Amino acid sequence: MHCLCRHGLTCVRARPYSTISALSTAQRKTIYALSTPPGKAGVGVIRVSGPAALAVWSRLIKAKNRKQDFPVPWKFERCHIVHPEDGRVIDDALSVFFKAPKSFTSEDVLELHVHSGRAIIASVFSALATFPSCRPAEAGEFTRRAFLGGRLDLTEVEGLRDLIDAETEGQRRLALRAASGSVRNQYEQIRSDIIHCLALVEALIDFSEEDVEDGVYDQARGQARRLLANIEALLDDGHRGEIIRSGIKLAIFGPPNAGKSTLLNFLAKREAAIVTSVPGTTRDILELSLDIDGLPVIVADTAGLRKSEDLVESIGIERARAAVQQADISLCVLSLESAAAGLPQDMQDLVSADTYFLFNKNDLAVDTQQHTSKPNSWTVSLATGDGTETFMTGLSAALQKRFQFKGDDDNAPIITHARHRSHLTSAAQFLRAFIEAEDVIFGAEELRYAAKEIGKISGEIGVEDVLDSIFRNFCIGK
Ligand SMILES: Nc1nc2c(ncn2[C@@H]2O[C@H](COP(=O)(O)OP(=O)(O)OP(=O)(O)O)[C@@H](O)[C@H]2O)c(=O)[nH]1
Ligand SMILES: [Mg+2]
Repeated sequence: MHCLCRHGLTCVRARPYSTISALSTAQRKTIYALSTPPGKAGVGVIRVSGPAALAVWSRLIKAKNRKQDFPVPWKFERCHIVHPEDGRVIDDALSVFFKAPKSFTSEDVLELHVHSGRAIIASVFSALATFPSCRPAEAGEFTRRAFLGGRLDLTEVEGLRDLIDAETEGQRRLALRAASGSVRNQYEQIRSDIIHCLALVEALIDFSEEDVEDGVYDQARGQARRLLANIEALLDDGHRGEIIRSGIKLAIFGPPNAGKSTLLNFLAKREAAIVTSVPGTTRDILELSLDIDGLPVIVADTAGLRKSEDLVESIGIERARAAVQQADISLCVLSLESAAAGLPQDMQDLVSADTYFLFNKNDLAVDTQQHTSKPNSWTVSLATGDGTETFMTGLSAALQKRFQFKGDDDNAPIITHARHRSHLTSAAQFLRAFIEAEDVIFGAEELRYAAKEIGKISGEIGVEDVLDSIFRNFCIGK
C-alpha cells in the first residue's frame, strides 16, 4: 500500500499486523481438529478455536459440582463430554478453556483431552458438527490464525514448523530459537535501527535546517554503515542455518575399491551398501540420513572414480562427481596401499577446504605415519576397526567446528530459510544505496525499502513506527 506523506513523498505505509477482524466471515468460523496423531493412545487432544468455543463448552462439557455456567479460563476441569443431540456421555475427559486473546490463536480456544480412540474422536467430531458455526480446520489453520492474530510472526511460524520436523538435537535447538521469538527479536532490532536512521533523515526533510542539529545526515550514514556491517556478518555465516535445518550433505568419494561402501555401512551400522573386492561395485548414489552428535548428516556413497569404457559405470562416475560438487562436505577415502602415489589427477579438482580424508586399510600398509598429521584426515582399518573411534570423534569435532554448533546459542545462525537470506541481501543493497545517496529524499526512500525488506521476514511492515521513533528519539525545535 502506498500513501502520500506530508512532504509529498511516496512512502510505504504501515501494514500493521493483520488482525483476526480482517478475516472474512467464512474464515471467522470456529474451527476444530485433532491436534495429536490419530489412532489408539492414552490421550488425544481436540482443539476448538473461534467465537463459538464458549457455546461449544456450554453444550458439550458437563461437570459435577460446577457452580458457575462459564469456564474458569486456563484451568483444567474434569468433565463429561456429552453429545448435544441426545445428551449421551461420549467420554470422561479433561477440558481447558483459553480465553481470548491469551490463547495460541488469540481467539477463544477450547481444548478437549479425551481418550484417544477412533470411536471417541469420531463421536466428538459429530457433536462439534452440530454447531452451524463450526467447521473442521484446514492444515496449519490454527497457526495461521496465531499469525493473523499477531501472536506469532513469520519467523516463529517457521520455527514452530521446523521444531515439529526436527529430527536431531541441532535442528531442535535451532528451531526452538526461532519458535521462541529470539530470531524475531534480532530481526526486529535490525528493523528498528533502520527506522531510527530513517527518523533522522525524515527530520531533515520535514524540518528546516535551522531546527535540526548539524551533522545529522552523517550520523544517519554512520549508523547505516554499522548496520550494514552487522547484516553482512549475518549473511557471511557459511549457510550454516539452512544447512543444519535441511541436513548436512556429506559425499564419500575416492578411487574404486578404497572402502567407500564399507565406510557407509560402518556409519549406518548396517549392511546398507554392497561391498565386494571387485573394483567398480558401486554404480549409483546411495544416501542415508544419520545423526552425528546431534547434527543431521545426509551421507552419500558414490561410484569409485576412474576412467571407464563401461557406459553404466561412466554415468555413475558423472553422478558421483556432481554429488561431490553439490555436497557441503566431502570425505575422500583412499586405500593406504596406493595412497603413497598421491591423489589421482582426475580427483584433484574435487578437493576443497571442505574435503576431509580417510586413509583406509591400515592393516595392509607398513608406513601410516605420513598421513595422520594432516588436518581433518584420519587413518583407519575399517576391516579391523583400528582407528575408527578416533576417526568418529575427529569427524564429529570437525563438523561441530565447521557448523559452530556447540557452545553459545547466541552465536547460532539466525538465517534458517532462503527467504530470510534473500530479504537480508536486499536490505543490505538498500542500505548501501542509502550510504551512497547524495540526495536526502532518495536516501530516505532507500531506507524505507531496507526496513520493508526486514519487515517481510517477520511478515510485518510498519511505517507508523517511523513517526513514533521521531517523537520518542529525536529532539525537535531545539
Ligand atoms: N584389508 C582391508 N580390506 C578392506 C578394508 N576396508 C574395506 N576393505 C575391502 O575392500 C574391498 C572394497 O571395499 P568397498 O567398500 O566395496 O570399496 P568401494 O570404495 O566402495 O569400492 P567401489 O564401490 O568399487 O568404488 C572389499 O573387499 C572390502 O572388504 C580394510 O580396512 N582393510
Ligand atoms: Mg562402493
